[in-house]
Amino acid sequence: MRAGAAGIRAAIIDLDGTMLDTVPDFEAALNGMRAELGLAPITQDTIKPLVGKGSEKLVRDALLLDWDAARVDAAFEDALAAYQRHYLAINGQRSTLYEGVLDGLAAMRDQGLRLVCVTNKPIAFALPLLDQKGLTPYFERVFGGDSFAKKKPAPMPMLGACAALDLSPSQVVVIGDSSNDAEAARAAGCFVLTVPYGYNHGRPIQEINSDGIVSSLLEAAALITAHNQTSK
Ligand SMILES: O=C(O)COP(=O)(O)O
Ligand SMILES: [Mg+2]
Repeated sequence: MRAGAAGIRAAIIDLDGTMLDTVPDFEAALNGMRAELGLAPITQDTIKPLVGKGSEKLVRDALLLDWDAARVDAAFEDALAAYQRHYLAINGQRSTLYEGVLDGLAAMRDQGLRLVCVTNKPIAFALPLLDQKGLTPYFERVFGGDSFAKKKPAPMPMLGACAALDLSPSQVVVIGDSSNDAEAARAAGCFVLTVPYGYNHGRPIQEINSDGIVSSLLEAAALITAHNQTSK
């Protein structure tokens, strides 16, 4: 990261694929929905590259595997409602924290960074999930995919989070697993770090334009400390 005079004061952290491996929850909810529609189950390998652009797109893509667009459109409202019902029933039960998440969040907090979670997950799914995994106390604010008029990769959620913090985007680093996070961060003027273990629509993380790839949130915390020391 280039040294900037102001230093980094806050981190905006993504949820799915960055803090939690939620694909097993998506599998249960999507297959619950598909069973109601008479469709066969799909695997985690099929689901993984579909995650990242919010519930509506995920449900649509999970139906387009079998049906044409007109049939998906006709069934969409009921399918989305079924998916939401299944997801809320199992939310978090099969999801696991990635290594270094709790230590990384603690290290960021201990160096005085303010933390915000910005996810494309609906806020009604994100809040109980963060709670269940012990993550809520780290975050000053949480914004979901339905908290703003546009989702990532639009810059709006990042700009909204920076405004809520009363910080300039140049004082904020976004940490995420996908092009959605990186494009939103770049367009907003934030720094961006990526983790290589998430989903990124099945594409290599190296394809993303970022300020660095970190193996864990703990490594991200160390990099931010180093950045802020050189910008003093
Ligand atoms: O639910 C999604 O589509 C992805 O959510 P994320 O923004 O936390 O990766
Ligand atoms: Mg993600």
